[in-house]
Parts: sequence; C-alpha cells; structure tokens
Amino acid sequence: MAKEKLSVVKVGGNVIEDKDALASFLEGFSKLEGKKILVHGGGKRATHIASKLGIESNMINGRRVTDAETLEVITMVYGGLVNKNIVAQLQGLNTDAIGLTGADINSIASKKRPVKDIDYGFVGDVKKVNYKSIDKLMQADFTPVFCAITHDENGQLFNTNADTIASELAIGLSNLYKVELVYCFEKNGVLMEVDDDDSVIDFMDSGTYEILKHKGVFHDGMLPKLENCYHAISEGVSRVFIGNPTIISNKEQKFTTLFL
Ligand SMILES: Nc1ncnc2c1ncn2[C@@H]1O[C@H](COP(=O)(O)OP(=O)(O)O)[C@@H](O)[C@H]1O
Ligand SMILES: CC(=O)N[C@@H](CCC(=O)OP(=O)(O)O)C(=O)O
Repeated sequence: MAKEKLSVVKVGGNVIEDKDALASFLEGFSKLEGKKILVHGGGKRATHIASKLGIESNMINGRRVTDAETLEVITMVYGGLVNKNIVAQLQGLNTDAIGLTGADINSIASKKRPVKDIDYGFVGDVKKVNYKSIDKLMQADFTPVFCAITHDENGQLFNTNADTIASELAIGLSNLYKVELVYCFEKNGVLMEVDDDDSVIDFMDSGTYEILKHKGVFHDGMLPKLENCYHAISEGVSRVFIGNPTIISNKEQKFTTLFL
C-alpha cells in the first residue's frame, strides 16, 4: 500500500525574528493539508538574549559552541520563549499543536558531538528518532512542533542544529510515511549570489552541489543546511525543497529542489 504523505517543515531564525513574516508563515503552515510536523530554529533570538546577559556567542561552521551557560540560555529561548509562542499562535489558527524538545516522549536521542578539531561543548548529534512515539501524537491528530533541543537519555540536554533535527525527523518518519522536507528561510532559495534574490538555483543534484561548494558559493548556515538536505535524500526522504516561507502555500514561485 502506498505510504501516506507527511510534510516536515523547518522555519529559520530570521523569519522568526520578523513578526509579520512569522505570522504569515504560520497561517500557511496551519492550512497545509495532511499530516505535518514543524521544526523551528531561533538562533538569532538566542544570540540576542545571550548578549543581553553578557554571554558572547561563538558560531563555527554554522554551529553554536555551547558551554553550560549557553545551554541554559538556549533551553529557555528555544524550549520556552520561541516554542511556546509558536504553539500559541498555531492554536489561534485552529492547529492543535504540541511543543516538544527531543527529551519529550524521548523523541530524539543524541550524543555529544565528538571532539575533533573543535569542542562544541553541549552540542548533540542525533542518534535515534523515536518515530513510533511521534506518530502516536500524529495519529491522535496533534501537530508536533519541535525546537532545537535533544537529550542523551541520561538527563543531559544538548543543543542540536534545527536543520539537523528536521532532516533526522524526516529520515525517521520515512519508515512510515512518504516524507516531503521543506526548509523555509528568508531568501528565495539556494542562491548563486547570496545577495541576489533573483539568482535562485532551481534544481541542484549532489554533483553540482559538490562543484559549487568548492567554488565557495555556500557559506555559514547554508553549509549545514545543504549537508542535511543531501543526507535526508540519501536516507529515503522522498523530496527536499528550500525556499522562502510562502513555498508551503504557493508552489508557483521560485525555490530550490534538491536531488541525489
Ligand atoms: N548560496 C547561498 N544561498 C542562500 N543563502 C546563503 C548562501 N550562502 C550562504 N547563505 C546564508 O545562509 C543563511 C541561511 O542559513 P541559516 O542562517 O542557518 O538559516 P536559517 O535561518 O534557516 O537557520 C542565509 O541567511 C544566507 O545569509
Ligand atoms: C548546535 C547549533 O548550532 N544549534 C543551533 C540551534 C538553533 C538553530 O538552528 O536556529 P536557526 O535555524 O534559526 O539557525 C543554534 O544554537 O544556533
């Protein structure tokens, strides 16, 4: 029997910082037909609040070095402030959302990112997605809303890149569903020129990706995002898209489709 469709949608920190853009994205998300999961970032807000508390942020290759103090900040910001506001807005749009970290219902277990050249501190790499438990929520008609926090199943929380959470959820749930993974951020897609929103790369296979990566077309957060996209496609996720927040409601406009 053909698998049912599931949309896993990730929304990034720049959209979350723009009240109107977030409201219109959430409206589009609430209208999305079929089963769905939302994953949100919030890196920008965490950097802002950490700075107000006198804590400097250190990003390396698109990932946050997370010491014990920073872990406290991101737990409050991602698990509290951002997650609960998004859940409340979705409830206002008649979507029965439930906010989760990876510790809740043991949904996402991780282990500390191994120290090679860099010690990222309390940053976790995903080890296991408990897709059967997550599916119980969806079978009960709840819409899971995940923040960028995982745990080690032994009482320790970890900070995990939100793009990674989205791709790992998409991979895990591909056991049960035909999954479409959509990354929404403030630009129109993957761009040839990062400052030219008209330079969207419509289709990108993994060969082109490698060539453009070596040419230096991708920087910062785009690097882990694309790694996560190709990891998802190679692990059975049916389709992966990157575009601006209207991509979920308006397929007419420009966006990037990724292929193996
Ligand atoms: N070639 C590229 N096309 C589009 N964005 C790019 C590119 N290279 C680097 N970027 C940067 O990557 C950022 C997206 O990564 P990130 O900040 O992690 O996004 P998100 O808000 O989704 O988490 C964009 O804001 C952009 O500045
Ligand atoms: C380990 C790591 O880098 N975690 C990210 C999690 C949040 C995130 O990914 O937010 P955006 O999607 O808004 O960038 C961070 O703390 O910035």
